[in-house]
Amino acid sequence: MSLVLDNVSYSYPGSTQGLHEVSLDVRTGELVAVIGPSGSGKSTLLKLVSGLETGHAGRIALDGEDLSHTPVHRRHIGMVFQSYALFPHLDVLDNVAYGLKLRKVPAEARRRRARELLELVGLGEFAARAVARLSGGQQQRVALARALAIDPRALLLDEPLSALDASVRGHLRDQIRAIQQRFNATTLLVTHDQEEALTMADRVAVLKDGRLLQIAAPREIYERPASRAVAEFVGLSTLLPAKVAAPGRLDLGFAELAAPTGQRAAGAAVHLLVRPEHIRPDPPPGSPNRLPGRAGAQRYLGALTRYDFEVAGAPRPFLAESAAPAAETIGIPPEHIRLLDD
Ligand SMILES: Nc1ncnc2c1ncn2[C@@H]1O[C@H](COP(=O)(O)OP(=O)(O)OP(=O)(O)O)[C@@H](O)[C@H]1O
Repeated sequence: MSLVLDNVSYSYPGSTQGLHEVSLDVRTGELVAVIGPSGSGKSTLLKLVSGLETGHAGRIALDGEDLSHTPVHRRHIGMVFQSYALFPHLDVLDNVAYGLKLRKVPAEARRRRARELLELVGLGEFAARAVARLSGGQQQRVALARALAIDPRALLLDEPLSALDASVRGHLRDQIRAIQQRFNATTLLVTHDQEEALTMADRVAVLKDGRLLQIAAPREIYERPASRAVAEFVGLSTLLPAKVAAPGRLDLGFAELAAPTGQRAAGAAVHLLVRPEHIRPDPPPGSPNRLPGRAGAQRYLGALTRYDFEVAGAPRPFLAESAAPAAETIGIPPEHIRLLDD
């Protein structure tokens, strides 16, 4: 089942906020994570696909079928929300079987199916338990089992892990991904957690102000962001304004660096992007792009120390990460410099 959004726009009544001309596709069995700042339109996107919000322009289609006039319950889409939204008066098994009951599946068949799914999410022995007596992580696994029980045409996950402790989150992230792949479920995941998006998704879609800025594989988004907005939103970096001085040379005002300038003409205005893990502390003499300065604020992270490295004249410090902070110089390998056109 593929999910296609073609030029989808939506404004909330009496407002200009919403979504603007968003086109994206989720291929069969693919997990696309949707990230973006608060208010960028992530939830709006899911609400339109689920049918909880209606009246969009453009086309939303599941396997070629336009969903515009299909009510929520006929879309046959599985949903998992941040708040578990389980039925407190039903036990675990009946929660999972709920959607099947609505679809008039006979009692024995729906219990069998619900048991199968509970086994799959590792909660087989909890079938008769009241949902209130489960942990947050267990409740979220029940919610996932319930969403999958109906054999959904697509799966929508709205911040499914954000109410959970960090210790549970990492494990459940792997579990949800494994189950999603096993079901070959076509999935949209909304999250504000970049790490969750980068680790779980086949592709990541970045939204801002209701517009889609980029959709690409996690590595592509991180290593080759299409714009400054994407670079600023995904991962940590140093971004500095610069001008192309000559082919292969970049003028930062306070220093000149060797950089892959490509076809850009001398004088072209760009931003330099470098990720903290690529900055070398105290590189050997003769290595390219050495900058003298001093380490400022430091944050000890266990295996690494993240620190600001201050270079005279630079509008802001370089953010670097290494086993120990640089004492006197940093090196910026030209192959790790990315240029973003202004
Ligand atoms: N019911 C509503 N009526 C009017 N405007 C709304 C409504 N719901 C959301 N908006 C506006 O639409 C825009 C997109 O909101 P949306 O909830 O989709 O953002 P989001 O990316 O999910 O944000 P968050 O990460 O904070 O949940 C925001 O500017 C928001 O203020």
